[in-house]
Amino acid sequence: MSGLRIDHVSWGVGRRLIVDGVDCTAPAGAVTGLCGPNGSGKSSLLRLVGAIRTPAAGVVRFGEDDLTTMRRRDRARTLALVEQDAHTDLPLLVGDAVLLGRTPHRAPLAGPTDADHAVAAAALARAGAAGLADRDVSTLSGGERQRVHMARALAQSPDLLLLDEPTNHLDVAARLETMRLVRSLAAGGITVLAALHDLDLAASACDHVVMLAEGRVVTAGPVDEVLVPDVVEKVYGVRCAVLRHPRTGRPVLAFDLE
Ligand SMILES: Nc1ncnc2c1ncn2[C@@H]1O[C@H](COP(=O)(O)OP(=O)(O)OP(=O)(O)O)[C@@H](O)[C@H]1O
Repeated sequence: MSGLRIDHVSWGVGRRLIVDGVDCTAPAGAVTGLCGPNGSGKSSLLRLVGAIRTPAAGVVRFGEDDLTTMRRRDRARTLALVEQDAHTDLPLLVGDAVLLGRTPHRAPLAGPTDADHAVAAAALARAGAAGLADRDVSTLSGGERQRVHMARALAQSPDLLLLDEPTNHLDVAARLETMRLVRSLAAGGITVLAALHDLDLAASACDHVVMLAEGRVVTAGPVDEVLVPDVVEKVYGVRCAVLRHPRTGRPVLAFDLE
């Protein structure tokens, strides 16, 4: 099991620094939530970790490996990134889209094996999308598409799972189901870093939270230490009380409209 370490990573556009000297970790086998207001740099940071963007400064390490300089194929076996609202207009069956997740595990130009088909089918089932295998991806609803993207990521068999708003389009039951899946993946040894808008969901599902504002880490650590009224007020400018869930004992944020 390896943990993720983001060391002094910066990235910008023109003269604007969008990710500004970010230092944080996502421990192995845990769910780390990446929180912060709109435009605070969550997606940009995930794309830097996923090597879709190259940091202007800093290093992203997974275990001993530098993800930025790792060979593309090795990286695709190591990490999977599920982006926000990723979609395609190309005609593509769900089953084939999920099979694409197996590409880095096959010899170049080799077709999918029976084992690849079995992994893809298991990934679809685990993501709650087994019934969608024969559908065209472009015809799916937002929530269905989100499940398929999760299935494709699972088919990749990653050690590091990067999720950008994985519950965006989901109803409450599906949201909880997704976070339950994410927690069970972490319990199985996968390192998870997930951008989450919903602080209550982060409170109930994350072990650790990194709180970003304006491209910088405001605070990071165990969920109980980060999702506290002072931090929420400082970062979002809203007041809340932190209660305890009567059964789980986990924090529950009660926002103050007054
Ligand atoms: N390629 C780009 N060119 C110019 N500005 C960009 C680019 N990518 C991101 N930004 C800007 O950087 C800031 C951070 O964007 P980012 O998408 O990382 O934030 P976020 O925290 O994920 O936001 P949200 O919660 O709204 O999804 C935003 O102001 C965005 O407009």
